[in-house]
Amino acid sequence: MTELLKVHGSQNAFFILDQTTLDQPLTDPELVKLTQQITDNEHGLLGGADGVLVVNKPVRPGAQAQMRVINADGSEASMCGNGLRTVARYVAARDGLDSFKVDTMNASLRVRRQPDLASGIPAFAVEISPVKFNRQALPFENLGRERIIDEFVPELAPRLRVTTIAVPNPHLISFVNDKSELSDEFMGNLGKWLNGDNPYFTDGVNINFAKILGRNQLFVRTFERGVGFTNACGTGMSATSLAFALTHPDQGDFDQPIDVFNPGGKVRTIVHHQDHAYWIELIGNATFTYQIEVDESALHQAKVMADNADVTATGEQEAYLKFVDELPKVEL
Ligand SMILES: N[C@@H](CCC[C@H](N)C(=O)O)C(=O)O
Repeated sequence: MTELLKVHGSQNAFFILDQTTLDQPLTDPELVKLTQQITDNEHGLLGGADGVLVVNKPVRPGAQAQMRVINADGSEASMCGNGLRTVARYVAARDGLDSFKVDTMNASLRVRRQPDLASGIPAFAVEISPVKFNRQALPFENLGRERIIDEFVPELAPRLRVTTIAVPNPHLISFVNDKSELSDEFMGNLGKWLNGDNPYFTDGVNINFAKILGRNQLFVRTFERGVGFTNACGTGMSATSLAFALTHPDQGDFDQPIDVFNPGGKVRTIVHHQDHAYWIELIGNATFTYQIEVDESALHQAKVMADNADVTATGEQEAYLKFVDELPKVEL
């Protein structure tokens, strides 16, 4: 038998699969099939998820583990901020460490344990980097620009000022005032178009719309590439915090905590500019909701279901929901 975990950061839910515990690691096509099977919201395991976080042996000197991020549709993302917090907690417990580095697609990133957010809510801080603004890093094309910082881009949408940042997964950010711009219809139409056949973001892009709530306070909603609407996107909230500090210096500070509310709860970000480079610290919950025992062959066959898995609830979700319930109510 082998173990999967169902986890979340701000209710952005994933399954963690530690390939180092398997007799035979899954091949990439097997990982894609397993992810599509277990994350499906209707027919998947435990209500599905936004992706699978694959833990492997480290690939760079000085790192403790590698994290790969497979989106629900089977595409691979270069980073996942909410997911990295949960992988950090998993590796911290597995290896008895509080502070270490995790390899991601483009960089080894620092992670460290934080004081619990509240009773029963473990928390981790993770580094979000490298940060790039250039067209090739996103990538985008056919927009006649090399970077987009707080600009009207009529090809994408009327009336919206947008910023694009790769952290290193690609994010499009807009600060909106009107509630209708945060709606399923408005954001969903843009998100589906820019993540389908379109002439601008040919690899897709994560769409983050934010409302400024006050000094160092944001609400962020995200339509994710490879997923759709999500309760929260860690890299999205981090990129949005950087865009906030860059484009609204009267309200968003560097080197100060920014509270970022999201449909799944709240995180804290700190935006840094050091040695001519930007990086963001993302701090929030790392919650384990279920332990799932399953035969390794079911993973290889992409057939992990309630009737062939032994599922145990951890009880942590109750503490998390209480924390959310006690958060200040956000007026949109
Ligand atoms: N939700 C994640 C980001 C996941 C990756 C995204 N879907 C992509 O393809 O870039 C996060 O918490 O950062």
